[in-house]
Amino acid sequence: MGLLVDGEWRDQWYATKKTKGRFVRESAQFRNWITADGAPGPSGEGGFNAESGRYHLYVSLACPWAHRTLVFRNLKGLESHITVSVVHPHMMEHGWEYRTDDEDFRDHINGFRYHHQVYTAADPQYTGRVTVPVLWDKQRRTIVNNESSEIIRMFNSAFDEVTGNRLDFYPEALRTEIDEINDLVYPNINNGVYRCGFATTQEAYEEAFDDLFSALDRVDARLAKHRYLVGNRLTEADWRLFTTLVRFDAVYVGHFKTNLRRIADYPNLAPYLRDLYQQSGVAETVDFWHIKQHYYYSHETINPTRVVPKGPELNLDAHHDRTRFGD
Ligand SMILES: N[C@@H](CCC(=O)N[C@@H](CS)C(=O)NCC(=O)O)C(=O)O
Repeated sequence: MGLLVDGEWRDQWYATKKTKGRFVRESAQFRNWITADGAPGPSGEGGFNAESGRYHLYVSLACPWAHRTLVFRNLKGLESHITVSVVHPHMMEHGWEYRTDDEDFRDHINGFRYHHQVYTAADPQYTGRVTVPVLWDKQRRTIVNNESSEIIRMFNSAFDEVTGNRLDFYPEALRTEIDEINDLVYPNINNGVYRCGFATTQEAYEEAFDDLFSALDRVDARLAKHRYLVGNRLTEADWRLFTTLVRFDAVYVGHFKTNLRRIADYPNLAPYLRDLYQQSGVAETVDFWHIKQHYYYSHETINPTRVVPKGPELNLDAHHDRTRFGD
């Protein structure tokens, strides 16, 4: 685990001294947008037209942020238009790695050994964290964007002419409500589990823990009234919550000490998670081997023995009763 400073790799763990033991996530730095006609998006520069075969996703199957982009790639029928390379789940002293001799973990575009080389290829003087997901432009040989919340918005609509898939998970009329839910879910749940796990003081951990479980209680109560977070329509808000929920009982409860309750214990969140998991194209994006290997093996400060637990048993294919709200 480390970061780049002026294009040079430095191996170091997250610094939490200045923030009293609190984990603070750094903002992503590449913020260009792919648009249907190449016009600039809400940030960054233009010229990134939606074209089949032009873009590549670098992901980890363990990472909840990268996972969102894979879910949207499938839901929006982009599998044959956007290629993917997957890092090895063990994130060690060089950060995320590719394996040149293993097809499953190869960088199919640049043949790099380390993910940080993708960043220095885009900006030789890059300073900052080296994260997944990364959306890469094969034509301009640069990073378009490394912020998952923006990549899913691009996937949601920019390629509609290319694919003919017009499913809309961020419809105009529901945006205010979706944004409000994201504002609860992101800091307290998505990032909340990391705030628990990476806290280095008791106080920081307990603060994150209380925020996390009060947000989960609120979301569970909301899901007693309708099938999804925004009424009975699947939206971006559901998919953003999904990638944290699906990792929760397998990893966060133990590894990140988020153990007040499991998702399986919640009356509404448990069947809701199964409902999302069973949507077409979604189960294929979930890989518990990658998920467990990554967290338990890579975070040496949390799990120095690197022993990876065998359980738990998860029955995500089991029946859910969420269709009672209507299809
Ligand atoms: N803002 C980013 C965050 C991505 C992120 O933090 N990814 C983690 C993996 S789950 C990562 O690559 N961490 C490496 C590091 O922080 O050094 C996004 O949502 O796309």
